[in-house]
Formats: sequence, C-alpha cells, structure tokens
Amino acid sequence: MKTLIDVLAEDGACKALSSILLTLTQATQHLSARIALGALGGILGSAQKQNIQGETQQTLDVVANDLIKAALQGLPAVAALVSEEEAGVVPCYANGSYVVAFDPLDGSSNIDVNGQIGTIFTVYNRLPEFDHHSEQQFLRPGSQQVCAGYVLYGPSTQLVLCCGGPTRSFTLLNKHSKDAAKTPTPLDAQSDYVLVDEVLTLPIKTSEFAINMAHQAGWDEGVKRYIGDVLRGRGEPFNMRWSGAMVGDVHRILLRGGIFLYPLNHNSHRKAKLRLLYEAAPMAMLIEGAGGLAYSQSIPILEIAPASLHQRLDVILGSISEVERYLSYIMPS
Ligand SMILES: O=P(O)(O)OC[C@H]1O[C@](O)(COP(=O)(O)O)[C@@H](O)[C@@H]1O
Ligand SMILES: [Mg+2]
Ligand SMILES: [Mg+2]
Repeated sequence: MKTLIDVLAEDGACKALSSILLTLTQATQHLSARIALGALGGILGSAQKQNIQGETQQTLDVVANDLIKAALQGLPAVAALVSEEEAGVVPCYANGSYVVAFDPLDGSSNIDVNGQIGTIFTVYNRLPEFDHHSEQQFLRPGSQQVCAGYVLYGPSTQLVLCCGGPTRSFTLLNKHSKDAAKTPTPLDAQSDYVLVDEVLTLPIKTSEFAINMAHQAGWDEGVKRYIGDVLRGRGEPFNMRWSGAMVGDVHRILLRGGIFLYPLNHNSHRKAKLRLLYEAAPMAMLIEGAGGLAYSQSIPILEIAPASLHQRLDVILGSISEVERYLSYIMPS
C-alpha cells in the first residue's frame, strides 16, 4: 500500500513542494471528517455574507477557506496564496518558493443537500522577478503549473493529483474513522491518502455529457446545434449527468469518459461561470494528464493566462474525440 508521502518520495518531489501537498491534503482530511458529520458538524447553512465575487458564502465555504488558508500560511515554502473566497493575494513568506491557489469548497449549492463537493488546488513556482505577493505570480498560463489536484468528498474521499506526469488517484483511509467522527477538530495524523490508480487514463468511448441545460436559451448557436445532435442520439445512446459540482462531474469524466461543458450564457450578467485560476486550469492539467483535452472557445485552457485573479471563462473538457467534435461545431467555418 503506497501513501501520498511514498509517492512524493518516489517522484523525487523536493521538501518544499512535499510540505505543501502534505499540509494541504491534511487540511482536506480534517475537512472530510467534519463534512461527514453533516448537520452535527456545524457546517451547514449560509454564512450570511458575500465573497468578492458577490456570491453568498455558505458556512462550509468559510470554514474550508479558513482551514486551508491557515494551514498554508504556516508553511515557509508558500510565498503567497489566492482563494476563491479572498479578494486579493494573501501574502505569506517572502522567501517561499511556491504560490498556491485554491477553491476551498467547490459545489457550494450541494453542501446542504449532502451532494458531491470538493476542494480544487494548484501550485506554481514563485517567480523571482516579482514581489512574492504580486498578482503577477498568479496571472500565468496553466501550462506553468507545477501540480494540480482536487479532493472529492463523496461516499469516500478521493484525491486526484497531477505533478507533471500522469494523473493519479488516491482514496482516504481513515484508520480511526469512528474516533474522527467523535473528535473531528484536531488534524487526524492517522489518516492517509492511499494510491489507487497509478495512471488514470480517460476512456476513449463516450456516452455521457455534462451540461446545465437550464441555460440553453443563452448559448451560442454552435453549442445549441451540438447539444441538439447529441439529444437526437447520433446513432448511439447518450446519458446526461450534472452534479452541480465541477469536482464531481470532472471525476466522473476522468473515470468514464465523456464531455463536460460550461458554455457562455449570454442571458446571464456574468456570461461565464467557472474561474480560470483555481477551477479550469487545475482541471485542465488533470484532464490532459489523463489523456484528455481542455479548451475554452478554441484555445487550450492551459495556454490562457488570467487577466485578473477571479477571471471566468467558458470550459470544454473531456475525451479527445468528443472535445474535437464539439470544437468543430463552435469554430467559425
Ligand atoms: O449552478 P450551476 O450552473 O449548476 O453551476 C455549477 C458549477 O458551479 C460551481 O459550483 C462553482 O463552484 P463554487 O461552488 O466553488 O462556486 C462548479 O463547481 C459547478 O460546475
Ligand atoms: Mg468551484
Ligand atoms: Mg468554491
């Protein structure tokens, strides 16, 4: 049985990067224990305040952000961090060699209904030519990510990670699950992420698509034509799946193949929903590490540098053949 620490040692990950990944994932172990308690863990309901993006924060958005932020702020390896729930860059250690961005709690609308939720993160080398807490540390294309990952808090808690090689998956083994439920407050040193898939490979055959159909009136014509053809069957049965959490939908696509779409919605004031820095770019690295493709319009997501920390964009990701087919519908001929 190989744990995350063994895998990082085998990879030859440096001490600084290992300290970040182990600390971050330990924070998610703590969160997992707390989430498992549901209403008994004091994590449900609204926090009665808004984040910088004008979204009402759930209690768990705030709890998860505070926990991960405090864990990373204590690490000399971290120069600065950015979170969905923070307005700007949070400065950490001036000599830190990495910067970290994260979505502490993805799928906020699923929290109170016991649905799929997760944490998404990405790590970049700190750029020596800028201040350690400069926005420039984060306004870089996803191709420069050192590693990216997510934790999915489902019936089991899973970590999916790519450090430049293949995308790998781990399952959380809680050696004291009963005790953790009773005393979830201290970080549980007895839990470990255990390697399950050494190399995750996206299945080529596709029979599922994920999209929020409620927005179709606001889609571009190409998107409407593509979905129309899928719904008519194309000679093979398709299933639609939408969990309301990007982690859940991307996880399913990594395991079963298919296509995930969050197109522009011209009827919405913000047009795009997903954020480039801490949602789309890490997911693109994981999908491409598993042999898939990730685009926004006709541009590979990993080539796009955000213009601002919380920039949103449309997202297309999944099995190569289906992403290419979709692109042929939306590209001007
Ligand atoms: O409300 P919709 O259209 O179902 O949007 C769901 C999308 O919004 C998100 O929940 C946004 O993430 P947050 O919960 O971190 O804000 C994605 O995870 C998901 O893909
Ligand atoms: Mg999110
Ligand atoms: Mg979030």
